Amino acid sequence: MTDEIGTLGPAGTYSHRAALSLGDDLRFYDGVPEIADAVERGDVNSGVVPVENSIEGSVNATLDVLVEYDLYIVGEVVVDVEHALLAHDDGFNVVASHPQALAQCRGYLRDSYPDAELRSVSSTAAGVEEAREDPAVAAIAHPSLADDTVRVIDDSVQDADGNSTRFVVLAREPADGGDKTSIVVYPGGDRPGLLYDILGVFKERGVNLTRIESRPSKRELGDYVFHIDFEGNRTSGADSHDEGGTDEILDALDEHVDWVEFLGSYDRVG
Ligand SMILES: O=C(O)C(=O)C[C@]1(C(=O)O)C=C[C@@H](O)C=C1
Repeated sequence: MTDEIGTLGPAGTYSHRAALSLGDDLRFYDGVPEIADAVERGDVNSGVVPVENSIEGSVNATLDVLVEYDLYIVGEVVVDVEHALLAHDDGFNVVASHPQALAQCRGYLRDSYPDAELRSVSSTAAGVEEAREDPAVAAIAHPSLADDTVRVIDDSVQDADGNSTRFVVLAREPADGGDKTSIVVYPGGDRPGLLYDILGVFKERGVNLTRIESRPSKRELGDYVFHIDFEGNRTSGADSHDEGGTDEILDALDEHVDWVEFLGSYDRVG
């Protein structure tokens, strides 16, 4: 069985940096669905994908993969994101990067390069590859990608300090447990008090939610799934759960919604 870890390439992406906290036997892919496919097929043992950024919020491709694939979250990694503007020199008129990175630097780009064309590419490191080949292109990426061809034109170009991205580790089987649990619930329609009922399940048990995020269900406008992260785990139950742990929470939620999907209980790694 392979021990390889799939992540977003080419070398030098923030996903690469996140994956290195798990191991160095890595295989690179062009996007989040491609990584999920590789984990599902067994081409790699696990996959490291971005899920949330402190400036720009959710990585929707990952939220969708969590619903659409039969995979589990077995760990999470948080990486500091410090972007630089890299180019041959200042004679560029295009800035290429991953759309999340462009969005994290939106204010900087508008103020400093209002006329530059913003080009979305598959990753920050893919943007640097374009910049190396074409002096008309600059990239937003980690400064360590500077070399003899592209240099750092400006550093720390993200719009807020403390920029960081949370990544999750995907695998075919769930982990044994961990401090945190992720689930997805699909209410299957709208009614007064629906969200109140869902949140009440956690409040009644004194369980702390760390995140709740809605995504379109893709069935019709205004129909959503909710991604929920909370403290506690499935196997041991959390100390704060008087009523017997996560399984009991899932059962209680089931009474209010169409379906609940367990995505995994896991710890932070690295
Ligand atoms: O393009 C990269 O370097 C990535 O690893 C992707 C990604 C993302 O999708 O959020 C990861 C971290 C940063 O937030 C910017 C981009």
